[in-house]
Amino acid sequence: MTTAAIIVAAGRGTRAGGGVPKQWRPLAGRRVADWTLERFATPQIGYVVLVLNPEDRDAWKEFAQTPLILAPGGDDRAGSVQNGLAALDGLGITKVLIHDVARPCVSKDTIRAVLDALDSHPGAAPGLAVTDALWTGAEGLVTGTRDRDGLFAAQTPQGFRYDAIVAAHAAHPGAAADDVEVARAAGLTVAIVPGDPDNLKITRAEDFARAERILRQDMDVRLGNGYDVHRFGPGDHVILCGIKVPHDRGLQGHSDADVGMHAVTDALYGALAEGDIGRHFPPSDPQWKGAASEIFLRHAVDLVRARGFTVSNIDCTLVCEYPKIGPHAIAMQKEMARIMGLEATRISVKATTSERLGFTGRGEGIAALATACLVKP
Ligand SMILES: Nc1ccn([C@@H]2O[C@H](COP(=O)(O)OP(=O)(O)OP(=O)(O)O)[C@@H](O)[C@H]2O)c(=O)n1
Ligand SMILES: C[C@](O)(CO)[C@H](O)COP(=O)(O)O
Repeated sequence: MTTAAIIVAAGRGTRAGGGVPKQWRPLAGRRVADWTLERFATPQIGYVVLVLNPEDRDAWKEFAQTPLILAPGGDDRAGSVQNGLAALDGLGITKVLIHDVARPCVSKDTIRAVLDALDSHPGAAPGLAVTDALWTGAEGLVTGTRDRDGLFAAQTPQGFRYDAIVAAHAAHPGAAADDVEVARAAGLTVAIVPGDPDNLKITRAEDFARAERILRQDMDVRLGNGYDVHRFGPGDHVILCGIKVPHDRGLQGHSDADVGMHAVTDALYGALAEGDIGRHFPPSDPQWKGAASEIFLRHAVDLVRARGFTVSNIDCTLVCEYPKIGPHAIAMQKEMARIMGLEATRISVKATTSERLGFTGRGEGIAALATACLVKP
């Protein structure tokens, strides 16, 4: 049985405003679309189709590098779904889930419930029973009441047997509120599985704050700190945060003595309770003699990802009188961001003197402190 998910992400998010379509706007440290895609990254789902608006050129380029199948958006939601279904043609799909990118808080339990219900029904979708009284209204006045019994608020993912929903869409060329409407018009029965109040659709500007609260309540946030010192010795440059800085002395160490990168690497290991660089790259091992510290940082970042975390941000402070760090700080920030595969805005590199006090003040060496923040949704 091969299961696929289609994430429709070609809308413009006009009701949410904000200048950028809502799926590309930041939410709790990532973009809305990243949260949504992460929810469908499960072994139960063999293929994920991301339906993109042809105008979103950066997204096309970015996601071309991933295992996602990309499909172009249609003029309306139903058109986008049809293009997503077509992209799965010939792959032997039996069950398909169709989900709004604008519902980033969907739980894996909801996804599982829809998939399980498809074992006994051709369609299934989460619905929330309406609990509030219902009115009709006009011009700010209540004009009547409606019976709420048997009414549900429709959510996604809406799941279907693949061949049945392809045929249903082909027979329903016009607009539709959702895929359940399309399926029912074709005579398919659709089971209601319990909806989740947290599975909101970000529709208006104020929905971002609620979605952020929901996502943050389940987040695992870890902090780590790192501290390192290297003494000066003979040389004509130092390597700091991956950048070669001319100086009348060099830093001594078993590796390239990049004290800033070592502090950052130790902060990452610390956040994972994984010891420090020495545990992973023992100084007694000759293969690390003169090694580029990039190797250590990459190892720590890979470990972070393997544990399911992402690096939210890094703050690194170098302590020395000389060399002056300011002219190189941006290059250091960019280099660390490149190595870590992060946006440069998530990395801070700054410096301070120790007012000529202590070993850094006497110019005997450089110290570095770093803090890392990791998050797991
Ligand atoms: N032509 C379209 C229109 C909508 N969608 C997607 O369908 C879902 C419907 O949610 P909605 O809140 O209506 O999204 P938008 O159409 O982006 O919002 P708006 O109506 O405010 O512009 C969203 O995931 C949206 O990206 C789509 O893929 N293709
Ligand atoms: C499919 C849907 O999410 C079900 O609630 C919804 O109908 C799509 O969004 P819209 O706001 O109705 O366009």
